[in-house]
Amino acid sequence: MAKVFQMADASNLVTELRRNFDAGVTRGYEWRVTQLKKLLVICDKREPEIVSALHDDLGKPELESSVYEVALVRNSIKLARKQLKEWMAPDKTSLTMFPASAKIVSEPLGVVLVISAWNYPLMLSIDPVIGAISSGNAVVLKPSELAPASSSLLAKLLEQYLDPCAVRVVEGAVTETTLLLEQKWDKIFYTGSSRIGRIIMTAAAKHLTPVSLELGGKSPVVIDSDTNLKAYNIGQMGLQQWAGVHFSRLHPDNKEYAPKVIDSLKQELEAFYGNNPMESRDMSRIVNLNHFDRQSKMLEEKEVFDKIVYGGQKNRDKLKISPTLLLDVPLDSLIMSEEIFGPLLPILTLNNLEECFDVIHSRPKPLAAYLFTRNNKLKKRFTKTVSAGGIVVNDTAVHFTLPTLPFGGVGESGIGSYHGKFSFDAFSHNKSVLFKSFLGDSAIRYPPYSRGKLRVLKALVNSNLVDTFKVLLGLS
Ligand SMILES: NC(=O)c1ccc[n+]([C@@H]2O[C@H](COP(=O)([O-])OP(=O)(O)OC[C@H]3O[C@@H](n4cnc5c(N)ncnc54)[C@H](O)[C@@H]3O)[C@@H](O)[C@H]2O)c1
Repeated sequence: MAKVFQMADASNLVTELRRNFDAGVTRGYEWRVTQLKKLLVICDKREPEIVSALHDDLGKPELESSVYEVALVRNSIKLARKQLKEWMAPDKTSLTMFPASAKIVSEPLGVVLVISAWNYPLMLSIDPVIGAISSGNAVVLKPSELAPASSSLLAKLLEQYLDPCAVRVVEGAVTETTLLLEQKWDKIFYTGSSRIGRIIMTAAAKHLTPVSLELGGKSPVVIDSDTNLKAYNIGQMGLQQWAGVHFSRLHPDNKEYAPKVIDSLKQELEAFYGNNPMESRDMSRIVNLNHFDRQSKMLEEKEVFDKIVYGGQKNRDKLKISPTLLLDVPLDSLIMSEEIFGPLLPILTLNNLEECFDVIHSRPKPLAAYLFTRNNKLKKRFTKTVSAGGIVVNDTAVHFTLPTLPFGGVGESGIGSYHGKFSFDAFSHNKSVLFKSFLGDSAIRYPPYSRGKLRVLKALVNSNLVDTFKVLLGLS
C-alpha cells in the first residue's frame, strides 16, 4: 500500500529542496540544460506510454495526444534549450553612469510549486515545469488526481529521468494539495478553476507567496454575419475543445443567418464524428461521473432542454455526451452562467454588436474571446473593446501554441502568464544591481542641507538623470 502523504512529508520535502536550492544545485546553466534535455528524452522515448495514459484518463485520440500534448511540450523544451543562454544573460542597462554601472539580473525565485489540471494533463504539468527549471528553481509538481494514469506516469518518468535533488512529483487530491499549500513556497503556479484558485491565493497570502493563476471561465465567440462560414468551420478547435460560451451577432435584416451557422456546424460535426458520434473513436469522453452529471444537469434544465438543435445524446456508463448545439437558451440558465468544459455549445442570436459587448461586459473577463468576421473595422473595435486574456480573430485557441505570445487570463480568468520567455519570467525575479566605485561622491546630497544645495539638486533632478548622477557622484 502506498504511504500516506502527511504534513511532515510536505515539510521535509520543501526543507530538502530548499537546502539543495540554497547549495546552488539548480542555478547553473549546465544543470538547467541537462534537465531540459532529459525532459526531451521523455517526450521522444516515452510517447507511446504518454498517449496510452491520456487514453486511459480521457479517451483522448492518439492524434490529439501526440500533437496537442507531446509535440507542443517538445517545442517548448526545444525553445527553452535554444534560448536559455540569452534569457539568463543579464540585461546591462547602462554604462553611461560611469563610475557606476547597472544591470538587471534574472534570479530564480527558489522552491516553487506547480499544481495542474486534468484536461491537458501532460502539457499543463510540464510546460510550467519547463519554465521553473529554465529559471533555475527547485520544483514540486502536483498533477491532477482526476487524470490518475497521467499523474502516476508523470511521477514515474520525472523520478526516473530528472534530478531528484530539485524536481519532485507529489500525487494526490485535496488532502495532499492542502498539506503542500501549508508550506512556504517562493511561487505557486496553479492551473484550474477560479473557485479553487481563490483557495490557492488565500493559502499563498499567508506567506506572501507570489502566484500565477491560470484559471477558467466562459470564453465568448462572436460570429458576425459577414463571415466566411467555410473558414469558420475550419476553425472548429473550440468545438473540439468543448469549452466556452458562444455568442453570435446576427445582422438584423438577416434572420436567416442563425440556421445557416447551425447547419454549417452540423455538417462539420458530422464530417468529424460521423452520424453516430457516441461511437466515434475520435471523440474524448467526459473525465468522470461528477463532470458528466454536472453537464447533464445543464442540459436537462427547464427551458434549456427544448433548445437543443443538434446532438444531446448521453451515455452515463461510457461517460460520453455527443456534441450538442443549443439555440437561444435563457441568459440566466446554468449553461449560460457556469463554465461548461464539455461538448455543449449554446448559441445566442443577438441583434447587433452593442448587444454582444453588453453580454460580454456583464460577465467576468474571459480567458479568451474569439471573433469571426471579414469586417476590418469590426476586428479593430472588438480587439480594442473586449478585455480578455487573449483574442483570436477567425480561429480559436491557436494563440496558445505561439510561444511569442503570453498565455494567461485577466480578472477572474487569471493572474500572470506563461509560454516561451514568459514562462522563464514567471519563475524569475528581475534583480536590479548597481555597482559603484569608491571614486568621487558629492557632499551636496548629505546634511547639513542648505538653500544652495536644494537649488542645485532641484535643477539637476529636473534636468536629466545622467547629469544628476554625475553631480551626486562628484563628477561635475
Ligand atoms: N487557464 C488555463 O490555461 C486552463 C487550462 C486548463 C484548465 N483550466 C481550468 O481548469 C478547470 C478544470 O480543471 P480541474 O477540474 O482540474 O480544476 P480544479 O480547480 O478542480 O483542480 C485543479 C487542481 O487543484 C487541485 N485542487 C482541487 N481542489 C482543491 C482544494 N480544495 N484545495 C487545494 N487544491 C485543490 C486539484 O487536485 C488539481 O490538481 C476549469 O475551470 C478550466 O477552465 C484552465
